[in-house]
Amino acid sequence: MFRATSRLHTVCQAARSTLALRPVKYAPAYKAVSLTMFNTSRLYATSGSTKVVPLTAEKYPGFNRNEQFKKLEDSDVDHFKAIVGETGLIYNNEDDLAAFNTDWMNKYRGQSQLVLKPKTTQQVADILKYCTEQSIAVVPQGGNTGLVGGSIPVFDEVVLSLQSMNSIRSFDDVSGILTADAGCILEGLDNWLNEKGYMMPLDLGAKGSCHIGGNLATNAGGLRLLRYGSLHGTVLGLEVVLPDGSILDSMSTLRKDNTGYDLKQLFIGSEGTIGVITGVSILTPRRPKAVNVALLGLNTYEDVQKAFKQSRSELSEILSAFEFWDNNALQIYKKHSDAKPLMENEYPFYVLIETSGSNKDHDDEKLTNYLENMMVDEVAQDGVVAQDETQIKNIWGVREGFTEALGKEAAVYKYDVSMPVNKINDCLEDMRQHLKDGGVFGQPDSPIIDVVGYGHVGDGNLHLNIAANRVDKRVPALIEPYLFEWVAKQNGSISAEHGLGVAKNQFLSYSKSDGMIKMMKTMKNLLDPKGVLNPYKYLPSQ
Ligand SMILES: O=C(O)CC[C@@H](O)C(=O)O
Ligand SMILES: [Zn+2]
Repeated sequence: MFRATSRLHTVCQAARSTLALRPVKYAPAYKAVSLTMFNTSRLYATSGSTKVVPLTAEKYPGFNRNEQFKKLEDSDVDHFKAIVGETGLIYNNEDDLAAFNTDWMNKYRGQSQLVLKPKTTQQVADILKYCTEQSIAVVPQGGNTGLVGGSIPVFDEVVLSLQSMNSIRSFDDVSGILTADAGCILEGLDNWLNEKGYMMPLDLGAKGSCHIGGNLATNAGGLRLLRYGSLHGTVLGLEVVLPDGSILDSMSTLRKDNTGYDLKQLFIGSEGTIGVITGVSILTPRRPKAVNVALLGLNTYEDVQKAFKQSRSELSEILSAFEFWDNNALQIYKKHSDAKPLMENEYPFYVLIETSGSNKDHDDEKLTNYLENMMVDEVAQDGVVAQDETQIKNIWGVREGFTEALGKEAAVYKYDVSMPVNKINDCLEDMRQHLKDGGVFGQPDSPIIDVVGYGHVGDGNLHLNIAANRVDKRVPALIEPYLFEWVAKQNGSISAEHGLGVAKNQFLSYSKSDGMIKMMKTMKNLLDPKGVLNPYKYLPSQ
């Protein structure tokens, strides 16, 4: 039962007049929904922009082509043709190569002349064996939805696209264990599992384009890590082709297996630098029968933390996502979207709370009590609950829409950091002040439009984005390494879930000790002595 207060009543009346969404005051009318509706607008495949993207090798300092790598000759192309067939490659065709040479945010551009699209693991093995023998550099590529330039060539590396390896291999509907090719699109897998009452254990805005292999190579986190954990926990086995062409088959379907080193873990998050993932065995959870999504407006970051703490205690096992954004992020989103506002008034912070469970009445009661407590205790100033799938989609649409909205600004500096939850807003505030002090923010003619924050607050993961109305060299110089130093002081990570690619590799020492970096380099040299796999990335060059 809601304890109605006049303030709550007013808030809810106001909300009711502008929204189809149900304000939090009213008695539950939830519907059991299927997660398939989380297929929001899938805009990650292309930005649709026609602007010419500068070459990564020219835009960012410090790149020199490694002259140990062979320049492609016709005989090499003929060799690859014999492996993948005439239709399994794209060669010397700028138009067709463009999508493989550029990222969807138009930030990175490579100069590859050859894309290979193998159909089998053996073809991948034959390609890598030849590349290592001939010292031909290779960039493995999945759905190309990354944000750090990890899947884009820097110079003339051959692109090894996994897009033609896209079959489901097996599914056990008792254990929920799925085995699939690396080139399967995440959303395709999720839809397929939906028919069987299961779901993928990860979800991200890019799911309509990203490949499961790319998710594994980058150890993608996404929107429900809070509930289902990281890929390091849900992956049971991998099939990986090593640079020498050998196939490391650990496609286990066992939940328990303590025989030897857990080698598959090395490849999860290795960004294609020590092997190419071609197959996966993954534990999938049952698809929840009841899903609810609520949005709260809050006055302070303290309140965000209170709402989170309380959600863990009151919603506990049914809590499946706890996301946040600040009003600054909302303003950029509004600028580029004609979606109707979700709340009549604006607040400094918002949190999206999702519950997923098997008993609708039970979940409704828990969520209702929680939301009522948030309002009555004045932790939240306003709140709405989605009443149907469209409204769930609309709320998630805002959360998932920030990346694309920011991409429409003239320039955006993207950071993906993790730290103790209580430091997240300090990080944003400090960065704003630092940029004001540096003279690039806060004045009418400043290049910076705003510093915005959103992300997986429940995981301590902040997406700090700095939008600018023009390119100004002072801006990145003020952000880096300042932000990395700030994060390191909190014992945080300079890359929580997006990876290192070419964007963060030189800053690795802010998150890893010398000893760890040395060990990583040793592993790299052991598995890829010629350094042909995804060069110029991931590890610092000196
Ligand atoms: O745009 C970003 O910085 C984050 C993208 C993605 O990780 C998200 O959580 O929406
Ligand atoms: Zn994220």
